[in-house]
Amino acid sequence: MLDFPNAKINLGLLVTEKRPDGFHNLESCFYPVLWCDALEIVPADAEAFTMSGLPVPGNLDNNLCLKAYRLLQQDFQLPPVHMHLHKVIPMGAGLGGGSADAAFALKQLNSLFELNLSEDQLEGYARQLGSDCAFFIRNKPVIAVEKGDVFKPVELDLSGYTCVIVYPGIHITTAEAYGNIVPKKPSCGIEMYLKQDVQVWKEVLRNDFEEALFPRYPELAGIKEQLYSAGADYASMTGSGSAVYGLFKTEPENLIFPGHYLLWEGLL
Ligand SMILES: C[C@@](CO)(OP(=O)(O)O)[C@H](O)COP(=O)(O)OP(=O)(O)OC[C@H]1O[C@@H](n2ccc(N)nc2=O)[C@H](O)[C@@H]1O
Ligand SMILES: Nc1ncnc2c1ncn2[C@@H]1O[C@H](COP(=O)(O)OP(=O)(O)O)[C@@H](O)[C@H]1O
Repeated sequence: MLDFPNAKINLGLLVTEKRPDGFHNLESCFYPVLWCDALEIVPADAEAFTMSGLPVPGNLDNNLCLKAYRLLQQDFQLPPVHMHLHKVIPMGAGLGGGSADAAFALKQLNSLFELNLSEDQLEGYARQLGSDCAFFIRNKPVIAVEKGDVFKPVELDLSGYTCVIVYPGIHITTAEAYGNIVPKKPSCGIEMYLKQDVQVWKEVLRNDFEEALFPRYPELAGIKEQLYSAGADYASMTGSGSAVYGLFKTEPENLIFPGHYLLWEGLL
């Protein structure tokens, strides 16, 4: 079975308070974008995990695809499989690529072995693999709250917008990003800001990680400015970074970035 785990961008990200369990409550709109890995899972005589494309740090045993398989194996007698992951989504970018791979592995194993798990049950397994993993089970725009794994519906249609994502190759771990943030309660829920026209978002829709990280990584602010100068209606860092995206009503021209940056452009 072959599928294509996609990434996500955060439209606004308010870190509102530190929780007793050491995590943080947040409010954010998670929006899928079609920057995709490829994941193939086939039954095999012996368990195997192979990779191609971008290298993933750490040993293969810690890969989130394998963690997803082992999690289901605890409750079901899954036969051995060969998983092959072709990595395209940059890691530590705020794009949720690893979490997407884990969620898609759960969905593929569910259908491959006819486990008949519901989407709610799959979300329950996904929550054990990471805070932004459960989003990729239904993989639709939502308002994420609490740890980022509880969802509220959102009426938001950005179809027709071109999204440009710029990854400058700076790997910011999520723990580092959260370790540098000062939570603050917003004056109103993020839904109120999202209801405004996209052109108004630059005045009202913030990603709290920017205040924490831009002083340490000034080139990120530079990318955001460059996207606005190229005509973006809205630009922001996604998640805990370091990728920065811009939303354009019309396709941007002559966006030039250093050769080692990774870029993605597509319709939402
Ligand atoms: C920041 C966000 C926003 O969408 O996305 P990314 O930037 O990773 O894409 C997510 O909250 C990232 O979720 P995820 O990457 O799954 O984080 P996890 O593996 O669950 O947690 C890694 C570490 O981040 C911190 N963490 C994570 C989530 C959260 N709500 N509060 C936290 O304080 C904790 O220190 C935790 O140990
Ligand atoms: N399949 C995978 N793809 C990417 N990262 C993975 C994967 N499995 C485990 N990881 C680990 O997860 C972290 C990156 O997760 P990812 O979701 O790509 O980051 P972010 O949420 O910041 O975009 C890295 O520490 C990486 O070592």
